[in-house]
Order: sequence, then structure tokens, then C-alpha cells
Amino acid sequence: MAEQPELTVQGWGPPGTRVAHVAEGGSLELTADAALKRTLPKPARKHLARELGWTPRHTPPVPVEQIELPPGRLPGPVRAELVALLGVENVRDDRESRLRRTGGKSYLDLVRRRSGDASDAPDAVLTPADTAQTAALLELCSRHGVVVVPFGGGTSAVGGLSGTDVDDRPVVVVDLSRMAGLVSVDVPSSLVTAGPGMRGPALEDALAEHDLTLGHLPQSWEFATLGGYAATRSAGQASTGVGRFDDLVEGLTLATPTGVLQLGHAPASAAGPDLLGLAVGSEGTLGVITEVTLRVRPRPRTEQYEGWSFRSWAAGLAALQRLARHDLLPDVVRLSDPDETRANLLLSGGAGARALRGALRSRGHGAGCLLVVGWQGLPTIVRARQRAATSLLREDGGKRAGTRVGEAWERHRFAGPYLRDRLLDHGLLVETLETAATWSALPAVYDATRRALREALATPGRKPLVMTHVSHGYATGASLYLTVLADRDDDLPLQQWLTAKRAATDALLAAGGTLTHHHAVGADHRPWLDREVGARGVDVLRAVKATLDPEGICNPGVLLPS
Ligand SMILES: Cc1cc2nc3c(=O)[nH]c(=O)nc-3n(C[C@H](O)[C@H](O)[C@H](O)COP(=O)(O)OP(=O)(O)OC[C@H]3O[C@@H](n4cnc5c(N)ncnc54)[C@H](O)[C@@H]3O)c2cc1C
Repeated sequence: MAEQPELTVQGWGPPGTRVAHVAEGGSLELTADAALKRTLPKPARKHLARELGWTPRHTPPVPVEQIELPPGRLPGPVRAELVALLGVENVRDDRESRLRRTGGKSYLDLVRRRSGDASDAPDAVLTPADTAQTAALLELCSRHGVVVVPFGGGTSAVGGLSGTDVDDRPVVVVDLSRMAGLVSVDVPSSLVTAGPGMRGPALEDALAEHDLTLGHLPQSWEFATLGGYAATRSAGQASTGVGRFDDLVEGLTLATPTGVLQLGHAPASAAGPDLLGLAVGSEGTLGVITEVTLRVRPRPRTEQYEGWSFRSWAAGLAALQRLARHDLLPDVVRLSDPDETRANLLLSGGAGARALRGALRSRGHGAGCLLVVGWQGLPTIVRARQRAATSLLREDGGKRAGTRVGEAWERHRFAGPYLRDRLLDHGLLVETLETAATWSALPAVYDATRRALREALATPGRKPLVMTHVSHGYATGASLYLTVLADRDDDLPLQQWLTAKRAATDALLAAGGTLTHHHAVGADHRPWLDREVGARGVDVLRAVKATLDPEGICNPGVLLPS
């Protein structure tokens, strides 16, 4: 199996290629040129400086060599037992191994790492080979009171990989990169079984040999793993059509400190409550997912992407709602609000974007919204769905903006996190948050969340830019994905975002949104879990944890409120 590239410690992408920009032709280029003007076209820089009250300034991260790690605390006898179980090369407590498995990739994680803080580093990194070794190490760690944090791709956006424990117990990371192989492909049943450390690109390469695809494409696709997707209930860019990751899991193996659970055996079952559903989304708090079986489909013979414009956000939402009611939502659905539409057109620069801005103005959609839609599958089916959706979108005031808009989105779909690093280098706060609500609650959730973020991040002479899009559609509602840009408070960057995030979370819950649509709970959302599932709901989760993990060693810093 080919080596999977590591993520850089202080940002996105493999080490050494953390500078990115979008070239005029639309492709993402990784370059050694750190200048902001290579990343952001001039109109975009001017737009952001004007909107935010932002003065671009060079704020590079401290050199990686200067990042400080606390001394490792794994007791010698425990280390010796782990070495006897896993082999010396699979129990690492050197600086490099620990640093590379420190935290995830939320804004808070990046600010800490960029400032040289790795106080949440684990004490050691373990790399088991299989389910049996994982179960044995969980039993061993439980016996010795050592906290275990499962680690997939390390892309958590919600503090899911916290390496500290309130009881100050030693913490080990279980890195699943040695369990990244294909186990089996059952072509007649359209099922694939794989190790949890396998990433999307490797899985898609393996499935291509059978003319199959999983089709799960989150923005973190290059680095995130199958186990991580299952543990967080991830959603990909085509999840409106393909289904969320939780819809795609047919079965899994969960190693826990008290034994191994094998869940999901048939395409459907009425054998009591769904324990598989309990393991999916458990975020490492019940044990380690050591194998996943997933539903796959034939590779699409055609993929069509196109853009549409609407006079207003309300008109765009109404059009999507009607598509949903008639079961005509495309596989990819992405409706940007006016702020995001304007920023995207300025950010992409170039003659094409200028022409599109002119076209939108001429049809009275200058302050409106762009919608990107995509269909995948057999050409005859795609054509029929596209035709039916087109007629409804037209009836609802939509105007076609052409295939170039859709294709440009497809080309740039993984660019965002690379660009974020560049903006962080120049004094900006850049973070995202997400929720979902019913169609009837969606406008109120949108208004309340944006208002809370704007109020929390405004200071004299400065205001944030809050850009929103509908990222996934359902029969009964949709998800909202918000991107926040603001002039960073260089003295108190963590507090600046924590205050805003707290206000936004309170607001979206009060307006009827869910705590999280696809990023999961992690450490960042755990204080609000009882508002989502109720106090008795939290009690149920605690009771399950007490059965599987009586010593509370499995990722205790996430999901369940402290
Ligand atoms: C730039 C960026 C873009 C993103 N885009 C998306 C997106 O489009 N859609 C989306 O859904 N998410 C997105 N995310 C969030 C993140 O990629 C997902 O949560 C993903 O599912 C995490 O996978 P991972 O392998 O990196 O898991 P990790 O980050 O390593 O772990 C995430 C959580 O799962 C637990 N875990 C990991 N593996 C296992 C296992 N085998 N068994 C038990 N627990 C485990 C960890 O302990 C942790 O709590 C994005 C994040 C970033 C930084």
C-alpha cells in the first residue's frame, strides 16, 4: 500500500506545500511564493480590507522547531507492556510523532500550533495492526488508567482530538494508519469493507478497479479517514444525492475496553434498537472503530455541474424547498447567500468572474445569490432529473448561469483550507460553523446565527464578513454552512473566536437549528449536548459508556458534557 501523505503541523496540505493560490485558469497551485497578492486577486484584497476594516499584515507562524511540548508522562512499566504487545516501533514517544498527532485542524487548533503551543500533545502514539491488538491495548490502558484518543486523519474541526484529561491521566493516541487496507469488495452486494485508517483517495482508487465508487467527498477528503467519517457522521459535497456517511455505513467493528462489538449484518433488520447507529457518531468515546463496511455504487457515467442565479436568498431557498418537495433535489446543492456570492466572484478574479458579475447585474440579480447544482449517474437518468429540476427552477425565478460556474466550483472544491493558511498568515480570523434546520425554521436560524456572529465580532472600525451557503438538502430541511472572516485580535485570538462561537451556538439552538450537522460535537460543542438530546439523553449515552468503558479512558474530553 502506498504511503499516505502526512498533514503539516500548523496548517493544511503535506509539509512543505502550505502555500496555495488559485490560478487564473481555475486550478489550485501549490507554490513557494508566500506573497498575499499571489493568493488573493487585488479586487478581493480591497473588498476584504474595506468590508472588515482589516489591515493586511505579516503574521507568520512560529517555526515548527520552536513549538513546545510538555514532557511525556507514560509510566515506564506501562510503556514496557505496550511495547511487548505492539512492538517497539509501534509505541512512539519522540517529539515528532507526538507533535504530528497533536489536535486537529479547527481555527483554535491552528492558532495554538501557529503560536508555538502544543500543551495538548499526547504522551505517546500507538499504531496497532488489527482489531485484536486494538482491543488488547484498550484493555491494558483501562487497567492502568491511561486515556486513549483514536486518531484518523487528524482533520477534526471541533476539537475532537483533545490530548488532555481533566484527571491529568497520561494520554496515548491510537493512530490508525497501519489499518488502512482494503479487506474485501462484495460486488454483487455493492459493499466494501476496509480498515478505518484508509483515506478517500485510496478507497476510490481501489473501487475504480471494480467500476464502483463511494462518492463521499468532504472538503477534507484528501486527508480524512473512513474511521473518522464514521466516528463523526460526516457529510460530503454530494451527500444530498449519495447520502451522508452515516447512511453509507452497513456495518462496523468497534473495539472497546471491555470487548469487541460487531454490528450490522444485513441490508435491513428489525432486531431491536439500532446499536450500529450508536457506534456511528460516537467520536471515540466508546472505543475504536477497527473496520467499516460501506455501501458503494457504480461509478457515474456522467457528472453535470451548472450554476443558477436568484434575485434573493429567500427566492433561492423557496426554489430549493420546492425541488425537495418534488423529490428533485440534485446530488450537489450549494446555494450561496448574497455575501458569499459577492465574495466568491471577487475572490475567483479573472475575466470569467467579471463577465458573470455583469450578467447578474443585467438580469437584476446583482445583489442576489448563486446556486451550484450537480447531477451524477446514468446519462438518461441525469438528463431526466435535470430537465425536471430546470423547469421548476425557472418557474421559481431562477436564471441559468451556465456550466462554467458549476465546473469552476468543482475545480476549486478542495482549495478552501489551503487558502485559509494564507489568510491566517496575514492577520485574519478564518473559521467555519454549520447547522441544519427544517425549511420553516431555516430563515430564522440564518438570521439569528449571522446576527450573533456579527455582534460578537464587531469592534470600533471593524466588522466581520459572514458568508453562508446551503450545503446539503433534505426533504424536510437543509444545512447551513457559515464562513467567518474578521480582523484577528492578535492579543487574544482564542477568546475572540470562543466568544463569537458561544454566541452563535446559543443563537442557532434557540432559533431551532441543530448543534452540528456534520462537524460533530468534539470538545467545542459538548457544553450544549444536553440542549440537543436532553438531560436523559445524555444519561443514556453515559450509561452505554459506563458499560463499554467503565474507567472512562476513551476520548473523555469530547462529546459528553463534563
Ligand atoms: C478544512 C476542513 C474541511 C472539512 N470539511 C468537512 C466536510 O466537508 N464534511 C465533513 O463532514 N467534515 C468536514 N471536516 C471535518 C472533518 O474532516 C471530519 O470530521 C472527518 O470526518 C474527520 O475524519 P478524520 O479521519 O480526520 O478524523 P480525526 O480528525 O482523526 O478524528 C475525528 C474524531 O473521530 C474520532 N475517531 C477518528 N477515527 C476513529 C476511529 N477509527 N474509531 C473511533 N473514533 C475515531 C477521533 O477521536 C475524533 O474524536 C472538515 C475539516 C477541515 C479541517
